[in-house]
Amino acid sequence: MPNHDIERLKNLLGTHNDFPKKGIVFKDLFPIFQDPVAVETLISNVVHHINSTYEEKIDVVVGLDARGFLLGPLVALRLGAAFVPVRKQGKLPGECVSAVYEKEYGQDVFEMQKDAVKPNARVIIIDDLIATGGSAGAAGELVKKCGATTVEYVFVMELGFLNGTQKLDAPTYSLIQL
Ligand SMILES: O=P(O)(O)OC[C@H]1O[C@H](OP(=O)(O)OP(=O)(O)O)[C@H](O)[C@@H]1O
Ligand SMILES: Nc1ncnc2[nH]cnc12
Repeated sequence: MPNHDIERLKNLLGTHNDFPKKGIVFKDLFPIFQDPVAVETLISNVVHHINSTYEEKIDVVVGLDARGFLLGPLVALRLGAAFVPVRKQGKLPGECVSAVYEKEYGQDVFEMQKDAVKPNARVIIIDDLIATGGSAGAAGELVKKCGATTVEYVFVMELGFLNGTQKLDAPTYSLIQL
């Protein structure tokens, strides 16, 4: 992604100290969505990265609750892929696979509808940010439980000092290093 695009997106991010808990420096993606040109820059860079890295078709884009839902459908539409949500426990109807995980500020449970991702599907997992890697790692487990393959984990922001990508079992791509 060109440096001037990275800088423009970086400048739009919000920073909030001690949210949602004391000691956490919270990075807010939402201001980017107030600027349609910035959204276009963000999504087209992600799609260009995926199309220029992987020759074989991506079948499914999995987006993580909640901010992965802003990114996943836009990317999936442009790739001609399905979009499938991973949600916090108790929100999805029907038979689900589930995984417990630890994240930067607590423990949670993720679920995904079992039939939504078919065995052998090629999957991209997308989220706004990777911190400890707990959330993305749990999503990867859910994809595996469906018999599918995570081709890559994609993030807008990476908190590199937490080494979250080391927890993941596939390549990762982050637009902005923080
Ligand atoms: O790498 P990790 O340490 O797992 O942290 C990253 C996750 O934390 C945030 O979501 P959060 O759990 O706050 O949920 P929300 O989007 O519903 O607010 C963020 O959007 C990622 O999903
Ligand atoms: N520092 C942070 N900012 C935004 N989302 C997060 N999720 C986990 N850590 C976060």
